[in-house]
Amino acid sequence: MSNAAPRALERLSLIEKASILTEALPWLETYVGKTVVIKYGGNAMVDEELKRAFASDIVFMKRCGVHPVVVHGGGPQISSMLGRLGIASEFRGGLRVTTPEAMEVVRMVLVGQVGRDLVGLINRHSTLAVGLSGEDGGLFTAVRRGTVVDGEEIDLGLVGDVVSVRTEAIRGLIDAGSVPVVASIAPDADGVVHNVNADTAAAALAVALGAERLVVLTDVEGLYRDWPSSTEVIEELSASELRELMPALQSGMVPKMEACLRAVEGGLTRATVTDGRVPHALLLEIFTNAGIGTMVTQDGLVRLGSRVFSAADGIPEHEYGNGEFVRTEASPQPAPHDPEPSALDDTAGLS
Ligand SMILES: Nc1ncnc2c1ncn2[C@@H]1O[C@H](COP(=O)(O)OP(=O)(O)O)[C@@H](O)[C@H]1O
Ligand SMILES: CC(=O)N[C@@H](CCC(=O)OP(=O)(O)O)C(=O)O
Repeated sequence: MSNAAPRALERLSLIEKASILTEALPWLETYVGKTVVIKYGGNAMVDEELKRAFASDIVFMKRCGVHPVVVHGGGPQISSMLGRLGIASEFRGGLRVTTPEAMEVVRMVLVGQVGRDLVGLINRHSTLAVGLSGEDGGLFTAVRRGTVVDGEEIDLGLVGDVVSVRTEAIRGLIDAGSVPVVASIAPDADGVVHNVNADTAAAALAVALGAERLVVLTDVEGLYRDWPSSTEVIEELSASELRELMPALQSGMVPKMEACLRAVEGGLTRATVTDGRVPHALLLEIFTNAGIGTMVTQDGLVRLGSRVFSAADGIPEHEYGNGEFVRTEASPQPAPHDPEPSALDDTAGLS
């Protein structure tokens, strides 16, 4: 029997592999040396296999010269511990009403359990990850916040919003070659620790760092239109379109989309909500053309057309749409966004 057919198949698969690698090149050029803030959601982190894939993606990015900064959630893990301790908890507008008793549990679970696990997983590949919370190195300062549900102002207890970020606490780690893994709790000006939603914390950090991207990994495909009656994913929307949609959003999507809006209003060109249940969703999002999830873009930007890239020997020439954005002449300028570390103050006020 001839060996020609298997050899042809093998060759095809090699060409496919090479094509995947070459597809990554324009993206590598875009992101090398840049900071990417990744929010890793509690509901996407309950599967051990997925967590391992996520950890290896972070190491991959770092080894490619990108600077990932992880902000992790832990909502389901906090709820489970509160349940075990017999402490009641409820969510209003996607945020946990947090009593002083619950706050002790939030701090213990996020810092002592979820953050530790993630640091351990990343460090299986290397010794790159360093865990910290908003209390460390003066990273975050919070103010107490409430929320409005059905027109009613709700007191959420010890829930905070980040109003200032001491970016040096993160820059020092990046400069030392580490991956910061951040737990979303933060002291207020009097040192009282508050529970900050992790999406909110990730957006505040991305803006303060002048990050290139904010990627939010969660347990759904993206933002569904008319949820829960339909599962049609909104693939792309501008800041203005999202602002209009905000009052209709519910539960966990409220802080998530608020965070994306805050990121693009704060100077990032785009923020993405991506399905963290897809293995290696982060690599797909950063290094390939596979647009999965929902992308929120800054107002006034249009896609730069596709980009022609010549691949190596024997592989056909491909066209790559690298998804960069350019500003149109007529479009308004966004909020200033200075990616140069030297140009950033120690403390970036966000209020
Ligand atoms: N329009 C919507 N599209 C998608 N999910 C929605 C929508 N509205 C509410 N949700 C809910 O929000 C959840 C995601 O938020 P959350 O559970 O807080 O995620 P995470 O733990 O990743 O932060 C989804 O699992 C879904 O139940
Ligand atoms: C104020 C508030 O709601 N804080 C969140 C913090 C953790 C979090 O955001 O976790 P996920 O990303 O997994 O949802 C909470 O207590 O659940």
